[in-house]
Amino acid sequence: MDKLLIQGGRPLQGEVVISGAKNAALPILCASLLTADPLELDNVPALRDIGTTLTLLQRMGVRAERKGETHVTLQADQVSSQEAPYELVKTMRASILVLGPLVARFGRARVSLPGGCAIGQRPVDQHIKGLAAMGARIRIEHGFVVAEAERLRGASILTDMVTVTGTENLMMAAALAEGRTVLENAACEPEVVDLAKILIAMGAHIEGHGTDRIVIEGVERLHGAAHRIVPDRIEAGTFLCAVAATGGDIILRHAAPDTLGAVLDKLRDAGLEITTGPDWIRARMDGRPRATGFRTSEYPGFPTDMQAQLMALNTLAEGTAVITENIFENRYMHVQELHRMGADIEIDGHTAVVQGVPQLLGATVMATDLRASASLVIAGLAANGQTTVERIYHLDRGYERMERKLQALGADIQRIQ
Ligand SMILES: CC(=O)N[C@H]1[C@@H](OP(=O)(O)OP(=O)(O)OC[C@H]2O[C@@H](n3ccc(=O)[nH]c3=O)[C@H](O)[C@@H]2O)O[C@H](CO)[C@@H](O)[C@@H]1O
Ligand SMILES: C=C(OP(=O)(O)O)C(=O)O
Repeated sequence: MDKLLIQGGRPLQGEVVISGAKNAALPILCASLLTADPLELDNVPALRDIGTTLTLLQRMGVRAERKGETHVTLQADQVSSQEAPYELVKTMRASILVLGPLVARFGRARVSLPGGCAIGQRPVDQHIKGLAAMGARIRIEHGFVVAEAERLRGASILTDMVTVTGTENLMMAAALAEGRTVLENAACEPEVVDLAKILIAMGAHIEGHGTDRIVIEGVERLHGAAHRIVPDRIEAGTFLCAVAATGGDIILRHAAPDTLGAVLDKLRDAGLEITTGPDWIRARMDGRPRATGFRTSEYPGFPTDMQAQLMALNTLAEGTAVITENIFENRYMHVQELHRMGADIEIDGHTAVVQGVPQLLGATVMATDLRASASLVIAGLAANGQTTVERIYHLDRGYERMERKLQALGADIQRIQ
């Protein structure tokens, strides 16, 4: 199993190119199931989750080809199976995103139930409830969701909570349903908007994406399209937390600052000097960060996928930060590892109280999930001495060549096999 070895204490300097967003690319790859025509995708990040999704689609008969570093072509004109097996779904929950497209286009889907994971239970009841409202007959059988329908019908769907992949699954299904679907309490995340954009380019009739009410007029068929994936706001935010922790001066290229409002606000509060252009962000940090409390919430609020990284920064800050995690019930797995590096954090239910310390000390720590891993890398970059981050396969799910990007910024970080 790969590990990262980090010698902390070096300020970050230079430029880094931000990759396409994992959480936009995953639903968009699954959208290829909605048409027999080719999809041409650019800015697809080279990540383990992308590889898993391509394998899943290929097993169903989708022709998927990577051309060059970031270009992927997909064509679902010879789909022979509508099944997503447990062995793939268990490594990547986003596999549930094939459910809506499969039942909408082929009238049938058999997708393994994802089960719980390190950050919480993460049920998919709202995906199921929405598809049932659209007329799908759904049963749970031997650990699989089995959905069938001659043709889905448009429906008015109010989800019990805001769900990102739930909104995406139902939007894709509704694109091919008969009649109008209204999704109330829909997710407004930039990745939902990016999916809506490619669906519209494929011939779908969608309005209201980016708001909590999305209206979809179903069409009989969709056609091919070309699309460039939106930049990864979480990768960008992670590099910004890293420079805020180590000090230095970096420029992020191919970034989307307009998707990062809440994160940039909090980092400015922490003392990071930030300037932005249409597709770049410059960040300079001098001295110790200030403690910055926050509460995670749905977009445009502060993203749960940045909670661990901003917590890592707060461990080094001057003062006390109160952090509340509102989206996932168990997303504090990084806390016990940060303790091993000398952090002072107390957890009470959904709230973490972080008392900043002047210095962290390098240690051997274990990554437990994707963003927890990123927080340990940030802590390691700023710590005194050597940090070893174990089990970085979690990190590879969502960060493209993170250690190489950090090396280019002057960090002393190496992957050990
Ligand atoms: C691939 C992808 O895009 N992943 C993102 C997506 O995950 P994902 O789409 O899985 O997260 P959701 O937005 O669905 O989850 C939000 C909350 O709703 C709950 N819930 C969700 C659906 C459902 O049917 N029932 C239910 O109870 C979840 O357990 C969670 O507590 O949004 C999360 C919240 O921004 C991010 O952390 C993930 O990075
Ligand atoms: C939780 C995340 O991803 P996923 O939904 O794919 O597990 C994440 O990107 O932080």
